[in-house]
Amino acid sequence: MASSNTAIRDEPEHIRSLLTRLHAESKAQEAKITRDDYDNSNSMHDVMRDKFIALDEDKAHYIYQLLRATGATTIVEAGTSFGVSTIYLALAALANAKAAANGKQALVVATEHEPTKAARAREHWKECGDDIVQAIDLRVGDLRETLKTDLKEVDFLLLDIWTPMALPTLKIVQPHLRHGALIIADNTIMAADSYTEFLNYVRAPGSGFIDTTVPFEGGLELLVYAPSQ
Ligand SMILES: C[S@@+](CC[C@H](N)C(=O)[O-])C[C@H]1O[C@@H](n2cnc3c(N)ncnc32)[C@H](O)[C@@H]1O
Repeated sequence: MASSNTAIRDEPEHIRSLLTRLHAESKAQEAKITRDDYDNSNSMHDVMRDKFIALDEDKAHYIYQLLRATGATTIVEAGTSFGVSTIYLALAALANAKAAANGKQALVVATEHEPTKAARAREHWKECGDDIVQAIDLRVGDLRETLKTDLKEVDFLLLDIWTPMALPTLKIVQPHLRHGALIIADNTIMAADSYTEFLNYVRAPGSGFIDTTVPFEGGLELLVYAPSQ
């Protein structure tokens, strides 16, 4: 699906330029990854430590729109890497908080396992400016630990993480999801095999999740959490 590149047109020019540059760097890196990078001696963390693997630009724009449509201000991001998708989440949360003018603050709880990646993310956010920096609570370490505490009611969860981690993350955040919260999981068509458990869980009768696969490249799962009261 081609990006229309219009969703964030009202956001500051320096941030849009930064995002364009970071998406291009991410794509260039991804094009160079080969099967040899995944030989037995390399863990996924080893291979990906210096890689963006940023969410595709068109998906990021779509998520920005969903966030603006739903007025989400409290967001959790599973898998932050160099912080590209986090910028979209923070932009939308800030715009929503400003529009609501009800005293609710924008908050993006970002999570990254690798300290060096977290440091790069912080550099990118600094380039965006203080509002973005202040809207993000970056938790460094394994999110199965870092998300255990200090979570408010969550409006939106982005699962852009190694696929085996998607279901454990959802289960940690689920008790904090507000009724009607949205959840996005990336690459559910491309990585369908490793998403089997996750998809069985959310599609089970009575799960409380309403599920659609949006046909972006690789697939993008859109879930609404609406358990019966
Ligand atoms: C696909 S990348 C995220 C890309 C990012 N959302 C973006 O658009 O720029 C997934 C990230 O999840 C991180 N990750 C993997 N397992 C993790 C875990 N257990 N806890 C926290 N982060 C983890 C990886 O280090 C990697 O940087």
